Amino acid sequence: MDDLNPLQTVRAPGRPEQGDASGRAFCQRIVRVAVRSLYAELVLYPKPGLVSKIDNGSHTDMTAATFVRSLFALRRYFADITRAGMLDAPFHVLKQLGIDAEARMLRATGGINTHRGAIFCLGMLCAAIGRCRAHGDALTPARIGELLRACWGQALGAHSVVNGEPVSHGARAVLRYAASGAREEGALGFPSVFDVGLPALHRALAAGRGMREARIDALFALMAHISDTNVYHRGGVEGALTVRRQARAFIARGGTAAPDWEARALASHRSFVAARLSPGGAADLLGAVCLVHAVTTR
Ligand SMILES: CC(C)(COP(=O)(O)OP(=O)(O)OC[C@H]1O[C@@H](n2cnc3c(N)ncnc32)[C@H](O)[C@@H]1O)[C@@H](O)C(=O)NCCC(=O)NCCS
Ligand SMILES: Nc1ncnc2c1ncn2[C@@H]1O[C@H](COP(=O)(O)OP(=O)(O)OP(=O)(O)O)[C@@H](O)[C@H]1O
Repeated sequence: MDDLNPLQTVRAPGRPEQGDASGRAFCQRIVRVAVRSLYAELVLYPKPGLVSKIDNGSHTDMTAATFVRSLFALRRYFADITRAGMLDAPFHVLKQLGIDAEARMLRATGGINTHRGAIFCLGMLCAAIGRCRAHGDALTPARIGELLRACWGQALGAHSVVNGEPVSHGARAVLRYAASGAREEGALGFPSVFDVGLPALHRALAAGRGMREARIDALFALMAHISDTNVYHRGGVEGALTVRRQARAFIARGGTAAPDWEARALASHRSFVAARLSPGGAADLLGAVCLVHAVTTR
């Protein structure tokens, strides 16, 4: 038994345990919220270039059904990583849970990458939410962010350096275009979630718009702001400029406050599909925004 692995103190061999009844109920609640958040991202429409229930956007190898299969396979992961956070597990434990979850996702989808970024980003957030609960702190975005940085910030910084791992599309985009991507976002404590996506969602809700509109505004705010390695991988520097320009133009017209917002979002969707662009990193971060919003508003 590895003494450094706190999960083993609550896990009978081959049978994951979630500790006492209230801890178990908490983990199950976070699983529901995480899965619903990713589902909310999936069904949102129109999202430029991205897969939804209406169409597959710029993707030929996956449909909404592929994402739903993947989501079912990730339920145990979200419970395990929340529990690991409650136990203040070191980063290498979280990392192994992430690696196992990626393998389950790939088995569920027949080798298609549906949720790689979400496994990383929502997984780390679930761990921080678990930590927050273990401290007995009120669940607020600020506290979740603080605990994430305090507990795993240093390890996330080290994780931002690709080291002896198989070279992914993201790592290639980082090297070739000096894009920042998911690893740097993680190293900084996911500032795009807390400082960009969530405020955009809150602004739209405070202005009296609905959740659908608020999610669209959050997605465009993220597209305008982040350095998305999916976009660089598919469209290079030109593609990244197109995504940022179109997102900024949408926001400059008032986002979903503009009466013609839906036609504009749809026009972006069509032009992204024509150019095979897909802002998958922004989609992952939107799922994370939905998660943080849901756990901090009930
Ligand atoms: C860091 C991760 C995302 C790998 O990133 P990398 O850039 O090397 O790979 P890849 O291109 O395959 O995936 C990148 C993913 O991030 C998303 N993404 C792209 N740009 C961004 C961005 N700026 N911000 C957030 N997410 C982004 C993409 O949608 C994609 O899903 C992660 O999957 C990982 O480290 N996996 C190994 C297991 C692990 O260590 N997990 C950590 C604890 S959970
Ligand atoms: N609704 C969505 N539609 C498309 N991608 C999404 C969606 N939600 C999240 N994503 C993210 O986008 C990534 C998929 O990107 P993509 O298929 O372009 O990457 P890839 O598998 O690395 O490369 P490629 O398919 O170009 O060989 C997923 O890892 C996922 O994290």
